[in-house]
Amino acid sequence: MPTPTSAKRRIGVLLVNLGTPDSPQTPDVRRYLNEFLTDARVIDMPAAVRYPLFQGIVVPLRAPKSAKIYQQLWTERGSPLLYHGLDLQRLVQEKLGPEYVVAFGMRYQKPSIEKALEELRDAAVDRIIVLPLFPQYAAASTGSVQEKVMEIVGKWWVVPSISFISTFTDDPGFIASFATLGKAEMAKRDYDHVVFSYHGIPERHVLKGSFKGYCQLGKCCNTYNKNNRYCYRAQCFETSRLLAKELGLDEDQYTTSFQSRLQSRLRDPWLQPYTDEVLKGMPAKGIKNVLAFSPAFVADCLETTIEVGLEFKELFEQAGGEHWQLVPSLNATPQWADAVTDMIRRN
Ligand SMILES: C=CC1=C(C)c2cc3[nH]c(cc4nc(cc5[nH]c(cc1n2)c(C)c5CCC(=O)O)C(CCC(=O)O)=C4C)c(C)c3C=C
Ligand SMILES: [Fe+2]
Ligand SMILES: [Fe+2]
Repeated sequence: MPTPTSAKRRIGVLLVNLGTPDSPQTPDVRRYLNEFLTDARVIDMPAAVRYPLFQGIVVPLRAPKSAKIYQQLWTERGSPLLYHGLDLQRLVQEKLGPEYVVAFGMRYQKPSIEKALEELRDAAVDRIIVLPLFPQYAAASTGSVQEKVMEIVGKWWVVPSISFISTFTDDPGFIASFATLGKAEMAKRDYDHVVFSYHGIPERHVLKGSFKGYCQLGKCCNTYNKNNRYCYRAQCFETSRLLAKELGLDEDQYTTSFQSRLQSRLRDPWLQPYTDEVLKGMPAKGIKNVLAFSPAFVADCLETTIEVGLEFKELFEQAGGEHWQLVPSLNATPQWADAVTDMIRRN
């Protein structure tokens, strides 16, 4: 008997991460930063200011310095953000089976979202589920991916049915996968304290997305509810609370803080407390051994391996700390691939 048409329908899955340069050489880093830092969702200034300021001044100054840091990060397989993403794509495809077609794209540079979406279109998928690989929704990360995807498919003659998984802040599989990696580190030695360090964003970005003025960068983030579901700061605090619960930590045994602020002459405030300031004060309070998580990232990258793993370690030791340990990211661990598979199946 022929298979009914409905049984042959396949679902497209697009996994997207932020993006990385093609190589750690200055021209490639410059091209990447030019695309990234002229995105109006990242630098929310009028185009007439953004382009001359960033393409003309900020990026030319920053690119050679960033290139040196990327050279420290680069491996034989290239940029970790890229190869962990491709490994995850392969694993999730295996787990989901032939009813699904899984593609991988980057918001900036390669492989492009456009190419990944075309792969799905060529595979004649019935609908597309987009999973931006950012646990906590931010207009500068998830929002930018959503805008790009809609811009691309909006130009197709046949616009596909499409859905987005916009946040997985509190997804049990995501939390459990990070907790497993944390517990493995905690079994190796005793820690005085745990730091959950998230990528920062300007405070203005949170306030601009605030639902009816609910998010005010204060106690509003102590609970996670329908009013602050997409508040980046509230989501970060919720991820920390859930991870702390899984790890058996009391409130005074962990700190949530924010890293990676882009220093600008405008000196606009970013989300606080800043991780570098928090960790410098710890040794004087008797906190000498710290376990650090980077739960805004699901793959190791410049921000985890270099900033948290190396730069913060150095700062902590200079301030009198003894041991600073980064928990590796989820990368393409089987438990995380299972969690992604579950999120897709539930969608
Ligand atoms: C967690 C998601 C991310 C958000 C939100 C985000 C916001 C954001 N980032 C910058 C500026 C930079 N970020 C850089 C690197 C970088 N950022 C993310 C994720 C988020 N950014 C990742 C995964 C990475 C690492 C990429 C890699 O190749 O490993 C950089 C580049 C590095 C450098 O030169 O320091 C910049 C610049 C802003 C301004 C911003 C929100 C407004
Ligand atoms: Fe960033
Ligand atoms: Fe909030």
